[in-house]
Amino acid sequence: MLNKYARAFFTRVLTPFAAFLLRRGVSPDAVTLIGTAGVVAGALVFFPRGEFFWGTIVITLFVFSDLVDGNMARQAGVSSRWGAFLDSTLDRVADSAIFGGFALWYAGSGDNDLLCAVAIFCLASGQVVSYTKARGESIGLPVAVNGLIERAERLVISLVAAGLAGLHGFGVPGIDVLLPIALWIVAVGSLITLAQRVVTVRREAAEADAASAEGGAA
Ligand SMILES: CCCCCCCC/C=C\CCCCCCCC(=O)OC[C@H](COP(=O)(O)O[C@@H]1[C@H](O)[C@H](OP(=O)(O)O)[C@@H](O)[C@H](O)[C@H]1O)OC(=O)CCCCCCC/C=C\CCCCCCCC
Ligand SMILES: Nc1ccn([C@@H]2O[C@H](COP(=O)(O)O)[C@@H](O)[C@H]2O)c(=O)n1
Ligand SMILES: [Mg+2]
Ligand SMILES: [Mg+2]
Repeated sequence: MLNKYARAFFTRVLTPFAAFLLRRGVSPDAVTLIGTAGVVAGALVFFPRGEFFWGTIVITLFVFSDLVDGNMARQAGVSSRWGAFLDSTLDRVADSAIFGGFALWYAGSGDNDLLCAVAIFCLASGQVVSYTKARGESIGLPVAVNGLIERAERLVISLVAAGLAGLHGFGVPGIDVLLPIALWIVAVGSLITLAQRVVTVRREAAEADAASAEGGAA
């Protein structure tokens, strides 16, 4: 949903910044790499210590690089298969660090085995959701479904909740409950999304195989 409705808005807002970086000689690949490094550092330095406010601030500063890199590549006319591969691969790295950071907190000082397991489930299910699309497309299927929650939703739900939960450390009472709620929402939403994508790939694969069989028989 965000990918459909919010992307156009952010493209308009970020285009001048992307143009500025291009004029300064920065490449899209550099933005992809630095953005991922910033997200990973923000997640793994702050989240395992329960510093959710500052972790979210750092991650938010870098996560929008994922919208800037493609914007730069398109403006410069240098969109490439390598760039697409790098972008998607490093998205998986960034997501692992974010949900891994939550899991490390709950495994350590956060001391909650169930929420640690939920965070690990969010990490794994998000990766599998992305894989279904990548694998389906690699075997020639359209995979014409995005599903209930895509990556942008997974990130917005968990980061907004983490940022607000971090205000607990500044004395706002009760607000830390938002992070567990968000993790449960992302976990259940990812499971539903996974089911939607698997069902679609199964249908598309059956249709494609039937069409090939018909073509072979003729
Ligand atoms: C006092 C309060 C303190 C609280 C501080 C909170 C600060 C703000 C908190 C959070 C902001 C989070 C912003 C997160 C933005 C994420 C943007 C992003 O990375 O989008 C990624 C995506 C890029 O597309 P790609 O083509 O590169 O990605 C592909 C896709 O993801 C596929 O995914 P999947 O298959 O897994 O579903 C992959 O398969 C594929 O490989 C991959 O390449 O961009 C978009 O999707 C475009 C939409 C972006 C929408 C951004 C919306 C941001 C909205 C609000 C942010 C501000 C909220 C502030 C709230 C403050 C609350 C107090
Ligand atoms: N280093 C990069 C990053 C991205 N691309 C191209 O942009 C597409 C992704 O666009 P986003 O708006 O989602 O970032 C990607 O598929 C590539 O075509 C690139 O070339 N180099
Ligand atoms: Mg990108
Ligand atoms: Mg990306």
